[in-house]
Amino acid sequence: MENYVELNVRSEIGELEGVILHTPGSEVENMTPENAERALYSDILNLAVAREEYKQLSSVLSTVAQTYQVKDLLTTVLGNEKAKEAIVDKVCLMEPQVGVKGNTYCIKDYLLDQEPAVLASLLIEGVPLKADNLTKFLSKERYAMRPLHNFFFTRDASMSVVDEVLIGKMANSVRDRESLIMQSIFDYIPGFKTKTVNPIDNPALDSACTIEGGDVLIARDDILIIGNGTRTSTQGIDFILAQLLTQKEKRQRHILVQELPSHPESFIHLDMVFTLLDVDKCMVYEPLILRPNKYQTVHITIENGKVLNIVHENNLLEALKKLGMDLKPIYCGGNGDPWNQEREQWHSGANFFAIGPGKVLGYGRNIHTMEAMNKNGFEILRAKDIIRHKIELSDYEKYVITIEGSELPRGGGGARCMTMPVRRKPVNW
Ligand SMILES: NC(=[NH2+])NCCC[C@H](N)C(=O)O
Repeated sequence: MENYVELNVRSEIGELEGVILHTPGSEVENMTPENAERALYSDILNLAVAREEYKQLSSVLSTVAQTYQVKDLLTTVLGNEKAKEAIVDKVCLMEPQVGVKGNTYCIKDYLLDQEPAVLASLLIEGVPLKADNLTKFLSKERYAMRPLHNFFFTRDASMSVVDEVLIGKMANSVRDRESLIMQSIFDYIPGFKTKTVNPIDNPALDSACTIEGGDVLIARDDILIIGNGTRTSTQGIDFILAQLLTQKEKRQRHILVQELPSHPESFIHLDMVFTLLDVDKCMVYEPLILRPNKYQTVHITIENGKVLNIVHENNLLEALKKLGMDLKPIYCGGNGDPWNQEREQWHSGANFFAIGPGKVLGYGRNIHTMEAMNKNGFEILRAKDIIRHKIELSDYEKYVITIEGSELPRGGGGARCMTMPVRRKPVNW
């Protein structure tokens, strides 16, 4: 990494300066329909197509900001012998089979023997099982150390909150190694000027504490909006609350909590039903965010290191308005047919990633959502046309850059899920 990057993310929409990505590799294909669910996918993926689609996202992002690839960063980290040993030791603690001395070989020794770049790939793509005893020979498992199928969703295992990085406490152990890798990147690469906060370092941690980045939105530097559902527990949100309290800031700060349904799996994170698009606009899955329903919205106010009060709110938009953020909602799937809303929410239609105020990326396949965006003043621009220089972004003020997504959404997420911003410019509110 040539330059220093001082971590700074104080909004969802400030002009993007730096973002961490992971281009999907063999890990997204190495599963069967039978174990796709365990891998947290809704279907199996075709890697070649997924990579083409992904390239649209990464190419556009690299024209507007500095992009970093997890594998490159991890390779740099592993070049440090101490870091390499510490990481492999931690993997053994998390996944004990890695440290077991088998009859012919031990994965840990094998890992430690590898060059940094090879080891980085193995840590992401997994280590195949070698049948050196009867149990392994008869086992249906193909991997001794499983691939990280979900790592291209770099949003979830770590999150930039102002100038610190909160490490995800994943709800499913299949994603734990992602958190370990992300923490090592921020801890060992001196170019990243930041501090990591990992819930597991707290000895008194409630075992029910889980936090994933898809649930944590920074509306303004004094307002966090956090989803509470299958991935982020109330205990996880209380951990974030406790962190904010220790900062003892004099000004008021707010956490708005939105409860989420547990089914279907497209509701896993808040960013699948609510994302910020501009200083005055947001994307909503209207049935959950605006219509009266049993999913609660709670507002926690903090001041001077204390919880001032905790109250129910009617919905997120009303709560934000009281805090001076008056956002016009644009509906995922459009304003008409609930089936269109459900279909497009399922394919990550609400999951937008902002590269600046009023400048966002999303899947072009969600045509009713795109129509709604267009009616609200967003020009619809195809990523392909930008990459081929058929159009210039600087000619437009408000836009959605559409990426093709037939394979990527089967992994269960969209543009916001696939991006982990590390630096954004301040917003002119
Ligand atoms: N920020 C997001 N919505 N991420 C989506 C992650 C999807 C991934 N298959 C999982 O279940 O973990």
